[in-house]
Amino acid sequence: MRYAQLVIGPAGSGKSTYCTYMQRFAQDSKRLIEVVNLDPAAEHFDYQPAIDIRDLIQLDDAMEDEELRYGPNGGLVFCLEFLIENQEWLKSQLIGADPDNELSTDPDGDYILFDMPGQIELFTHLTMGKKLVQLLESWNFRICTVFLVDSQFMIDGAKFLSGTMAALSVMANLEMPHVNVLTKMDLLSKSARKQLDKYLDPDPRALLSDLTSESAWGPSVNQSYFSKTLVRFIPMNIDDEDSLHDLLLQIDNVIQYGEDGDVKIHDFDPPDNEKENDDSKLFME
Ligand SMILES: Nc1nc2c(ncn2[C@@H]2O[C@H](COP(=O)(O)OP(=O)(O)OP(=O)(O)O)[C@@H](O)[C@H]2O)c(=O)[nH]1
Ligand SMILES: [Mg+2]
Repeated sequence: MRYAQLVIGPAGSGKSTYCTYMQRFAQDSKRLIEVVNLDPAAEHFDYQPAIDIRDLIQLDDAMEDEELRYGPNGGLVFCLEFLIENQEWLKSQLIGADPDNELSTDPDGDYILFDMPGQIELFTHLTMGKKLVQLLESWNFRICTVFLVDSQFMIDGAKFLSGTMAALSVMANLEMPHVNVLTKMDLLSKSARKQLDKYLDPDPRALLSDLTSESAWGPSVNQSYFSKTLVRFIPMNIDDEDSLHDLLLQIDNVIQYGEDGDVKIHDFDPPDNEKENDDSKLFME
């Protein structure tokens, strides 16, 4: 079995940092988690990628091409399309020619974090994100989307609403088990943290009255957007081991990592049945 987290989120939300810290945390707990860089524009990150899309194509290749003449965003879309077209490259790096072959020798199976680019339109309405997910699924990966949002952009009603909408767009487009994470909690002041706590356990009416007093958003905003079960955010502090531990545990539950017995049962389930019984979907309901 193979497990993966698709780490996505707006530019600068902390995706690469998350990958570095999660990998390190896993290492400290004697667990092997590999990181794959799928951001062709990446210039710096602190982890050692097991696979790097820049070995296949770099953003500059797409931008410097006389015929293509892409800007940075179009160039990035081109690079990911190129990756999908050259899926054999990714497949051979991930699993080799032998389908039983695994990247690591971990008896629990491969566990991979995919560090994605920050252009979230790739996952909200373009098709590349979805295609990538389908590819990984066809290679027997059990995947969870991990959507990161910078907590500093979530401390007033209107921003919280737009962060929530972004998370919803990704959920709706990818149709995958999904966990939302608030990053950079260490940077929040006490008062900001207090404000955020209000939204983390949202009372839709209180939030809406905040919005009505603050902005042009009226009560016309559908209260179900704020329903706790629909969009839930897990705060993460990368300097706090307990915080990383709790988050990883939640994601592991979603992809049923380490539940050997369960995994075997699911292997023999017809696909429809599996969907219905999949606890992970609770996060989306
Ligand atoms: N204090 C603090 N800084 C963070 C945290 N996460 C990320 N940063 C900083 O935020 C900046 C952006 O982090 P990255 O991890 O590169 O973000 P990214 O989402 O990978 O960015 P792109 O790939 O450019 O979209 C860096 O300067 C990080 O050091 C965090 O939890 N706490
Ligand atoms: Mg990055």
